[in-house]
Amino acid sequence: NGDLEWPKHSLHLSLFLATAGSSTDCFSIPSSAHALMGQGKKGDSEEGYDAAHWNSSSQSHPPWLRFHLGISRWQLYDHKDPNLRQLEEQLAFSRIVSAVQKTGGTQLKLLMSFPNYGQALFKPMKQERNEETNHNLYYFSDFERHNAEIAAYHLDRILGFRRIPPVVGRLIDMVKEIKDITTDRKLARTFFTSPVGNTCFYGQCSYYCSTEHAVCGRPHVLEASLAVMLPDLSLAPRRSWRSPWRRSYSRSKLAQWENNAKYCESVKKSPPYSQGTRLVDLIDMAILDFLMSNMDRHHYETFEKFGNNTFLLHLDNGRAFGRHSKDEPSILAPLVQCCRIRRSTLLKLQLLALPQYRLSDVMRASLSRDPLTSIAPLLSEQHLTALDRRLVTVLKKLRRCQEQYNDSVIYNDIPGHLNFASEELQ
Ligand SMILES: Nc1ncnc2c1ncn2[C@@H]1O[C@H](COP(=O)(O)OP(=O)(O)OP(=O)(O)O)[C@@H](O)[C@H]1O
Ligand SMILES: [Mn+2]
Repeated sequence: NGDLEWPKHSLHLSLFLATAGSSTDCFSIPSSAHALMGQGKKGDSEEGYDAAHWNSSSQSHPPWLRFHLGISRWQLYDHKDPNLRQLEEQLAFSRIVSAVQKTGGTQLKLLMSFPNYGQALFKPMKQERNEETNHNLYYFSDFERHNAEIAAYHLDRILGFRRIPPVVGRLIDMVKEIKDITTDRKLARTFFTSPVGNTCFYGQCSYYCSTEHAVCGRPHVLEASLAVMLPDLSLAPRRSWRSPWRRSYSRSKLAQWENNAKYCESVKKSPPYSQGTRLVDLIDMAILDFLMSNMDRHHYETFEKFGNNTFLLHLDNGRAFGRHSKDEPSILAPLVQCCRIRRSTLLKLQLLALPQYRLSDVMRASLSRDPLTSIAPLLSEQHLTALDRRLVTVLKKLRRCQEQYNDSVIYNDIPGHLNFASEELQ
């Protein structure tokens, strides 16, 4: 892949990766590789890791490093990035040399490392694919689903956002790939054998980390999702933003936006939503979340270096795809209340509503390249059908917006774009 040159553009992350590694333009690999390993690495031995022999030529860079260097102000990876497939393969098949619990967040997660110093965030399977979240369970006590993390990555890419770090599914040998190699004593101590002889563990976390909620293998093989880790926070600090349309996370309270139809007026006037693409980006996120029925978008993150003028990271999608039989219209509140959408998003949605590019078909095809598909489809047909149904709802809401506000609905992010008849929401 000779086309993967060192990004020279100042908007690229490579610039601060470079300055973090050395004082010259090309950063010296070994020192920065160590810096990139971050906190999860402390206390581990070097055993099992490859000798780092990368030099400043991008040819020798491992896929995870190419991914880090390719992150730009507007997206995590390029539309035609040839590295994506290699990155997915590394996540799916590379040997796991370390597995420790990842702190932060409320549910059990592991940080896994590969011989080439790449790292991934592991989330275990907790629910069967065709199981629906219990209707009496509040969104904030729902489980996280490994297949939701995987499907969310595919959906985000199909929608053209590229704001979710690549995720793949993988069968993990809980004994050989976690218990036997972990240096995390607290994690190791939670392993046990279930009454039917399956290997289980529950880890330490603030939610669902108990014998009753243990994660069990069959007998020691476990399905999981592995998401590529973003550059370490010490090299690429991120800012976490509270969503203006955040839910109350309470059984009794409503959030402001739930009973104030004019809520968007005030959001529109307040920075950073009053400028640039922040508001339409938030609406993109609401559309993504409505399609996959994710009610758990309390925060989003951005890379600090890019300031306010940048894309929004859609991390933590484990609570999506919980119910296929029900849609949750309130997730679309940002779109319905603001009546605004990026032209590029609208065009994509319209394309995916056509029979020949039907969203469910594109998703099914895309998900079929994930290794776990050989066990069972990552999304049941019912979930795929729900995607098409919800897409129709989004387009209907947009039509209503256009009836009310005409031209002010579309935010033109495609300069020079002509108004073709096909684009109108008739
Ligand atoms: N791919 C990634 N690379 C680096 N950091 C990540 C990645 N995905 C998530 N994180 C970070 O890890 C933290 C926890 O992840 P996540 O939100 O998925 O877990 P959680 O247990 O659901 O958290 P919470 O309970 O706060 O919602 C997040 O704050 C996020 O910043
Ligand atoms: Mn979460």
